[in-house]
Amino acid sequence: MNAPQAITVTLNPAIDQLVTLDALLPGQVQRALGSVQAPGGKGINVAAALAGLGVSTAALGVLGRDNAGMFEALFAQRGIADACLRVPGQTRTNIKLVADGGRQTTDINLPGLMLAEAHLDAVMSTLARYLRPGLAVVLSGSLPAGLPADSWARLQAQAVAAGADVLLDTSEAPLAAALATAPHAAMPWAIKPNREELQAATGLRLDGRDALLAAARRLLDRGLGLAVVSMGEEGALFATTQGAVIARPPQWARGSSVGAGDAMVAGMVAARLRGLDLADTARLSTASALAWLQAVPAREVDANRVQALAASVLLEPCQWP
Ligand SMILES: O=P(O)(O)OC[C@H]1O[C@](O)(CO)[C@@H](O)[C@@H]1O
Repeated sequence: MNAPQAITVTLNPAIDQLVTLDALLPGQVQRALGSVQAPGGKGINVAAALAGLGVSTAALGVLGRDNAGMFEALFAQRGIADACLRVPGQTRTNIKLVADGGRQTTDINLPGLMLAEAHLDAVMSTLARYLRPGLAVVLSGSLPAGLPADSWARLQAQAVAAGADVLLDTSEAPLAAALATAPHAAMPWAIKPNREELQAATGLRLDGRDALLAAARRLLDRGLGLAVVSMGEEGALFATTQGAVIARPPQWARGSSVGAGDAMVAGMVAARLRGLDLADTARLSTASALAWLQAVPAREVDANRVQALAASVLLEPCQWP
């Protein structure tokens, strides 16, 4: 493969076990209607969606050697360059309980492999081989046990210093560390938290739309290029220093929602690589998430389908408070 346009980094990948139930009844013995497994973890899903959008992509991360086959099959099938390290043991299996005809998904995400700083160093060395100005670098997901909370912040600093465009999609302390400590020049290009994640990372109460816009504006003033805040069925806020819009799909698809946010991240990256403006970025990203949902359980997006859906995405302009 020639130099990829994007690289995704997944420090805590997962095999997703989707268990379908009629209804979720906590505390009761239940029989599942069915169960399927798929390779996942945030950056892995982003790589799968980017491949569908026609973006050449490498997947970097840390896989347990004992069950790496499912990931290797995905990479081979989708033409994703495999840059993942292999370590002894098994990649975690996350349980997704899909109930009520797909209207409700309960995620039980396990801690993952126990890693050490040496693993982070190895990831940084591999990333260094790919880094170049304009490369899209997606840093995505939780941190496995054993890695410090500033792991994403360190990778972000490394990639930004090389002139890459960093999209950071994480939560809690790792998000706070990457945003709070980054000087203007080391801020990521983009983030995609949900309202609660942004609230936790900034320490601000983000009850209404104005509060959300003000929080996004503060980050943009500190050097962030694009703030996307997902708001579930209300859509997503897309904000740059040029303006802000709320994007909503014309209708939602039924079925498991697992990975739809990752497909939205892939849309943000594809839009960046195509040089799209705010409105078209919001359309493409929302359409990518919707295409992923419509393709469940295939875990893919089809570029033609995304293009068709993008035209039907509803945009509502927002005024800065
Ligand atoms: O890294 P986290 O936050 O535990 O999330 C991992 C989960 O998120 C997903 O990537 C969906 O966004 C799943 O494939 C995976 O199980």
